[in-house]
Amino acid sequence: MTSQPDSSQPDASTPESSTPETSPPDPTDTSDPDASGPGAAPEHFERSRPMRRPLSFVRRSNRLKPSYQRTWDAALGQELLDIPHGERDTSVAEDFSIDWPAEFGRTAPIIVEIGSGSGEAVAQAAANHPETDFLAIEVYRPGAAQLASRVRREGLRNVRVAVANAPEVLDQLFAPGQVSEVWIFFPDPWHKKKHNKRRLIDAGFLTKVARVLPEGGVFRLATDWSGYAVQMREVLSASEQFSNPHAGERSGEESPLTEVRLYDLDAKSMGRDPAPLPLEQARDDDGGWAPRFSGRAQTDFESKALAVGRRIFDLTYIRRQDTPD
Ligand SMILES: C[S@@+](CC[C@H](N)C(=O)[O-])C[C@H]1O[C@@H](n2cnc3c(N)ncnc32)[C@H](O)[C@@H]1O
Repeated sequence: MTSQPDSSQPDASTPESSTPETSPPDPTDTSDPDASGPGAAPEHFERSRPMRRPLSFVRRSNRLKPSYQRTWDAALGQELLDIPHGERDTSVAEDFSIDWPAEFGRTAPIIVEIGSGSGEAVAQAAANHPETDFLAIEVYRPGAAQLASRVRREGLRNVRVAVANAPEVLDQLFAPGQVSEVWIFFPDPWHKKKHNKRRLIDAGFLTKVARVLPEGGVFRLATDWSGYAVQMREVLSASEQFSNPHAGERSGEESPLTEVRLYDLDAKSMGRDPAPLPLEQARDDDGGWAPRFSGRAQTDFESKALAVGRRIFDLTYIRRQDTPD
């Protein structure tokens, strides 16, 4: 990974600045999910996959307030998918599947948003695009309940919510090429070096996304964490399954990464003393950042990040045709 001045302080988009009831777990929590001894570690791993990898989330304070519990009970089996779980309450039972045309009552393009939080982006997109079906995947129950509540209130018939671990949902609930777009906006940054391995976007995860997208399918990402943006760009550029329609764009002085490094905006946004780099070291000559996706609603996370001076990185990649072996 390209080294850069980032990564030891919390991100403005973390729940520290959100209301506790609607906040997802805090990846910047000082307690170390990997340091609780050999007996505890397996709870944080996907055991059923061939390669065990750490989970990208730790669920805390997952209780529902009474109004969300009522929404939950009413929506379960309708907007809120009733997914039988396996070994963890976020896994997907191995023999479970969903017939999506039957679920939505029609055959339409499906967009999947992973880590939808309280669902601001997916709800707005679904309202604007009634011709498309949307699946929001979120492990944080209060966030899922908040989205289910909005979906019911607004009468959106084209949204379903899956409370489950996203890699397992992709693997088990979709056939190859069944999803037209996958969106991941502001995934948990896991900024401490020892926690970087929990980041959702890595080479293994990309193959799961690539499998569910057809040729020409779109993978959209956004983050306010420059170190994670660089990691996303690196793994996606290295993948033979994706191409970047914005390759080379927003480079040099137009790159948000140059700006972040030049003024050490990550540190500034966290109230730390900045350690700016000289232009020749700060300059991001690769670029490849996408323009802001016009269909991406500005969530509370993004607003808070912008308010403290962070830069937003959008990335858009296209699923390539599979090359014959
Ligand atoms: C920083 S929040 C961003 C929420 C939302 N996208 C937004 O912009 O407001 C990241 C979300 O991803 C969820 N998440 C993390 N790992 C996940 C996984 N493996 N499967 C489903 N959701 C996950 C977290 O619970 C959290 O709500």
